[in-house]
Amino acid sequence: MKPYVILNAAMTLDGKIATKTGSSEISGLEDIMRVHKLRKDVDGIMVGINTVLSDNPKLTTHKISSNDSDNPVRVIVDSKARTPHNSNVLNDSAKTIIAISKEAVLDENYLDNVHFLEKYVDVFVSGEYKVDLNELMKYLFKEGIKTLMLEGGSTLNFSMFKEGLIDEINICIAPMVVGGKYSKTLVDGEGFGFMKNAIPLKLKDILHVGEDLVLKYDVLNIK
Ligand SMILES: NC(=O)c1ccc[n+]([C@@H]2O[C@H](COP(=O)([O-])OP(=O)(O)OC[C@H]3O[C@@H](n4cnc5c(N)ncnc54)[C@H](O)[C@@H]3O)[C@@H](O)[C@H]2O)c1
Ligand SMILES: Nc1nc(=O)c(N)c(NC[C@H](O)[C@H](O)[C@H](O)COP(=O)(O)O)[nH]1
Repeated sequence: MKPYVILNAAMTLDGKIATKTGSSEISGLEDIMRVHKLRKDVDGIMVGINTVLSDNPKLTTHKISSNDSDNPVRVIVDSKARTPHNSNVLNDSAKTIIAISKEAVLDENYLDNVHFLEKYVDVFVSGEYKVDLNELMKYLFKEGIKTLMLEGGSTLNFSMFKEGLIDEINICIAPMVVGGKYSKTLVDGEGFGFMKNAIPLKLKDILHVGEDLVLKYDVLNIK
């Protein structure tokens, strides 16, 4: 059993979720409010370590009127236990789970930080060098996370699609074009070689949210 996973992201019309410098203010105010309401509705919220390093997000419902009990459990996919000591995701506004790989506990270069993180958060170990996302989903479900919002970034999004773990997509398209072959897109990673392997989707809703457009899709290849 696994959580129902909703990938939520904001992209420019040309499909970028950040520039090559890591700048990523894309959603309009109304979309940000929608995202924080969604954070309140789900049991968990998950990001990859590069998103933590680049944005230092709080991953709470702080943009809407709410209290700490409304915050979802934060989940960080961080194979080498690189979450910095001063990260906002380590504050006490919500529970945090950091998923690391076996390499992080076997290699003394990473072990100090594992011991540090264990003082503040739950650490879940799986996979040899990379977090095993299937194992992680089973663990999160057992921990009571029945609905999980995936908030990027591009690399984690691809792995989650590849494993067939995403059920639904909510994508905000902002009326802007940024370009750049080194700008992150909604889904990067290795990618598939052939269109016949593309992830099949079904459009289920189109919303005007302020100046942005929000498209909602069901993913048709889930496990
Ligand atoms: N616009 C948006 O909606 C939005 C949302 C989130 C992030 N972003 C942007 O995305 C960028 C970060 O994206 P990214 O692609 O560099 O990194 P990411 O956040 O997807 O993190 C990827 C990292 O997670 C770790 N990882 C561990 N196990 C993994 C596994 N099984 N599969 C995949 N990754 C695994 C690896 O270290 C990997 O490099 C930032 O610039 C951020 O601002 C934008
Ligand atoms: N929906 C959305 N629109 C954006 O324009 C944008 N840049 C993100 N990016 C998601 C990423 O996870 C960010 O790091 C958090 O949105 C920061 O979130 P906080 O408010 O600090 O919790 N998400």
